[in-house]
Amino acid sequence: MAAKSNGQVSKVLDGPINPMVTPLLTDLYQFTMAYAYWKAGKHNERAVFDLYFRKNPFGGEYTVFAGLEECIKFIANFKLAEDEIDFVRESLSSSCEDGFFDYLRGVDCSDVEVYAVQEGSVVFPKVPLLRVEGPIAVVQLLETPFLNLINYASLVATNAARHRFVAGESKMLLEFGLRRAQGPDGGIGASRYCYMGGFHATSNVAAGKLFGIPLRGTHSHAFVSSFMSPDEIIDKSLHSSDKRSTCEDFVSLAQTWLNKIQWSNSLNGTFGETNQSELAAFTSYALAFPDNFLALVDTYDVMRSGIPNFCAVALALNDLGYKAAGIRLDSGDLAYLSSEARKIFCIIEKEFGVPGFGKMVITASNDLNEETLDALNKQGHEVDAFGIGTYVVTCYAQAALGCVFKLVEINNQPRIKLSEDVTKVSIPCKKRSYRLYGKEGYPLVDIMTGENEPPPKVGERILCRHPFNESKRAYVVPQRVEELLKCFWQGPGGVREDLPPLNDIRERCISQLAKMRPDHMRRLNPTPYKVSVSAKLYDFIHFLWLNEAPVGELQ
Ligand SMILES: Nc1ncnc2c1ncn2[C@@H]1O[C@H](COP(=O)(O)OP(=O)(O)OP(=O)(O)O)[C@@H](O)[C@H]1O
Ligand SMILES: O=P(O)(O)OC[C@H]1O[C@H](OP(=O)(O)OP(=O)(O)O)[C@H](O)[C@@H]1O
Ligand SMILES: O=C(O)c1cccnc1
Ligand SMILES: [Mg+2]
Repeated sequence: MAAKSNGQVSKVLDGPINPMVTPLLTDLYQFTMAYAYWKAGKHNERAVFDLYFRKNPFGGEYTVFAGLEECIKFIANFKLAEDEIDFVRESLSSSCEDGFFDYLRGVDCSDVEVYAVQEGSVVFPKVPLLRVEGPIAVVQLLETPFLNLINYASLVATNAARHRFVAGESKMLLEFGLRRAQGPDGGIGASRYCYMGGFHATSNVAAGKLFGIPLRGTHSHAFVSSFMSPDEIIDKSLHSSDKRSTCEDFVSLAQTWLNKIQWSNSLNGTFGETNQSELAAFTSYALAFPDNFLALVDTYDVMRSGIPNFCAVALALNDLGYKAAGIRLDSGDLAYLSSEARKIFCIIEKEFGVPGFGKMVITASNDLNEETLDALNKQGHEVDAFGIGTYVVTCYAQAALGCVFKLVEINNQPRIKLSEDVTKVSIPCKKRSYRLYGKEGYPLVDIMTGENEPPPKVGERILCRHPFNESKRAYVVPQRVEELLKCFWQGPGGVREDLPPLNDIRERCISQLAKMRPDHMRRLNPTPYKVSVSAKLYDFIHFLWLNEAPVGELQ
C-alpha cells in the first residue's frame, strides 16, 4: 500500500497489461552500459532523464500524451527473474564479473522517481512528458521500454484525435483496425489509444474485455453473399417487440414491403427488381437481431438493391414494433451514396408514416483517413458514423513520434547534448514546467524553469524565451498557471497521483483539445504553440552550451 496525496492509501499496482513488457524488453546496450557503470562504481549516481519529442506528428501542432499507465505499472513491478539474469549473463561478455549479476538480482525501482504529465493531456515538443530520476544504471534500463510504451501510444492517440477533429464532434467514430494492425499488440494498443484519443467504440472484442471500451460492429460482405435465395430461410417467424403477437412469415412480410416500395407514389418507380439473395441475407439478419438490425448495402448495387432491400426489411420490422439501426456503405462515392440514401429514408418516413425513419444511422467505411473525411465534409454528406481501420491504427501518415530520453543532470550537475542541428540540442537541468493561460482561457505558452526557480504567478508578468533563438521572447501575464509534471512514482510507499480510469483519461483528452485555440488545431498551416524557458534557464543553457562546445581552430 502507498500513501496518496489526499492522505488515503493507494493500491499496490498490477503489472503492465501486456505480459511482454518485462525488464528484458530493452536494448542490449542498456545492459552493457549498466555493467560499465557498475564496473566504474558509478551505477548508483543519481541521474535525471527527460522523455520528450521534438516535433508534432502528422504535420500538426499538437500531440496527445498516452502510455503513462503502462510505464508506471511496469516500474512498480520491475524485478529481474533468475532466468532473465541468466540470459543477460549469457548475452554479455564472458569477462563480466559475477558481482554485477548479484547487483542485478537486487535491482528494482524503489529508488526511482517519475514525474509526468497526466495521460491524455495535450503536449508539445521539447517539454518533458516524463522526468525520471534515480540510480543511473537503473534509469538507463528504463529508457527503451518507456519509449516503446509511449511512442506508439501517443502517436495513435494523436492520430485518433486528428480524425475526430476532422470528422466533427457529432459523428460517431468506430475503430475497425484489428485486422490491419501491426500484430496483436498493435491491434490491442490501437483500440485502447484510439478510444483515448476520442473514438467512440471498437470492433476489437479483446480490447472491449480488457479495457471496457464499447464494442460495435455491423456485418461483412461474406454474410450477404453467403445467401442464395429467400427459400433458404427455414424459421420465418418473428415475435413482435412487445411479445404479444407473432408474424409467422417475416420473409413474406419483407417481400410485401419491397413491393410497396417499388410501387410507391413518391418514389416514382425509383426501384425495380432487387437482388433476392441480398434480401434473404438482410431478412435473415433481421430475424437474428430484430432489435438491432443493420445492413451492409453495397454488395451488389447500393441504390438499386441494397437500399430498397434494407428499407423493405426495416419497414417489416417496424410493423412488429422494432426500430432498425441503419446501414453501412463500404465502397463507392460515400458523399453521394449517403446523401441519396438519406433522401430515400426521408421519403419513406413521409410516405409510410414511420417517425424517425429519415434519421436512420448511416455508417461509412473503406480506406477512410483525414483527407477523405475532409473531402466528404467539403462535398456534403449524410454519414453519421465512420468505421476507420488501416489509416488510424497503422498511423499510415507518420511511422513514429520520435520521443527521446536524454540525460539532463547527474549528481546535481546539469548535462547537455549538443548537435549541429539546433532542434536536437537537449535542454539541461532538472526542470519544472508550467502551462500559462491567457485572458481568453486558452493555453498561451508552456514554460520550463530550473527546479528551484519560483513558479510563475497568476497576474505577474514573466519573460518567456525561446530556448535557442535569442530574438524570440515574449512577456506573459498568466491568468492561470498549471504545473505540468506531477509525481506518479517515488517508490512503492511514496505519495503519488492516482492512475485514472481509461474513460477519465479520454475525457481529459477531449476537453483539453476542445480548449485549444482554434488556429493551433486547424489542418492547414496551423500556428505553432509556443514552448519556452525562463530567462534564468535560457542563460544557463547558453552558458553550458559554450562551456561544452570545443572551440575550433582555423589553419
Ligand atoms: N466522395 C468522396 N470523396 C473523396 N473520397 C471518397 C469519396 N467517397 C469515397 N472516397 C474514398 O475513395 C476511395 C475509393 O476506393 P476504391 O477506389 O478502392 O473504390 P471502392 O469504392 O472501394 O470500389 P470497389 O467497389 O472496388 O470496392 C476510398 O479511399 C474512399 O474512402
Ligand atoms: O478500410 P479500413 O479503414 O481498413 O477499415 C476496415 C475495413 O475492413 C473491412 O474490409 P475487409 O477486410 O472486409 O476488406 P475490403 O478492403 O475488401 O473491404 C471493412 O469493410 C472496411 O472496409
Ligand atoms: O463491424 C464491422 O462493420 C467491421 C469490423 C471490422 C472491420 N470492418 C468492418
Ligand atoms: Mg474495405
